[in-house]
Amino acid sequence: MEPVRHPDAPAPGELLGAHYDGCFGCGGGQPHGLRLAARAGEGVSLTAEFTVRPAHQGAPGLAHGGVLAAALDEALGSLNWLLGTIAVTGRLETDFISPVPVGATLHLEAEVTAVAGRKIYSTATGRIGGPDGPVAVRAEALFVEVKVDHFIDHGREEEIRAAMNDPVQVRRARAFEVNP
Ligand SMILES: CCCCCCCC/C=C\CCCCCCCC(=O)SCCNC(=O)CCNC(=O)[C@H](O)C(C)(C)COP(=O)(O)OP(=O)(O)OC[C@H]1O[C@@H](n2cnc3c(N)ncnc32)[C@H](O)[C@@H]1OP(=O)(O)O
Repeated sequence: MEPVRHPDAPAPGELLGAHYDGCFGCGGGQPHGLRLAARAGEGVSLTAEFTVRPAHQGAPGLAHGGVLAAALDEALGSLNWLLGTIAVTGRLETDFISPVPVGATLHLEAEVTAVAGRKIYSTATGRIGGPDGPVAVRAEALFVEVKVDHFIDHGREEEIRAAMNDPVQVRRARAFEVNP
């Protein structure tokens, strides 16, 4: 089925913000996190930027592949904001096309291509040298829709308790759970 943009989704151009302050991909509370900043696009798509820092190296002066996969995963995960669902990565297939140096900004684009029941199919690319630069990494993913209980049941108690006691976090979680 064609993906449907949620009627309450942030408007195109709007910054999406972090879904959790402690998130390695988007949270402000992780000193070496990716701090990915995503912006809503048209339809069920978004753009995001991630600048590679020295803490993200694999080989000298180059981004670690797992970090780049995390950036793709986070961009794809942020599509949740546009669908109005909570979904987690079930499958993530990555292509590493060219090395990404420290200091480079990865310009990411992610889009949902199809939805089938709880399964959300999506794709992402990461370009360097500018938003129209060459594609350095790309990914195809399958996300699976879950309820908030997924995190409550599986997360470590300490962090779950803190999240449940944080009104901002509870509001964010609810914002995802407003399926039509
Ligand atoms: C107040 C409380 C505070 C909480 C607030 C939290 C708010 C948070 C908000 C937003 C969070 C967003 C976070 C984004 C972060 C970035 C994204 C990540 O990195 S996520 C982390 C990495 N991923 C995992 O940890 C998943 C681990 N895996 C699982 O938990 C399960 O395997 C899960 C949920 C993915 C599926 O398990 P099942 O038991 O629910 O469902 P089954 O029946 O197995 O799968 C459903 C369908 O999907 C297919 N499927 C599942 N995995 C597949 C795979 N690997 N390949 C192909 N198909 C797969 C199955 O074949 C099935 O398909 P058929 O319906 O039968 O057609």
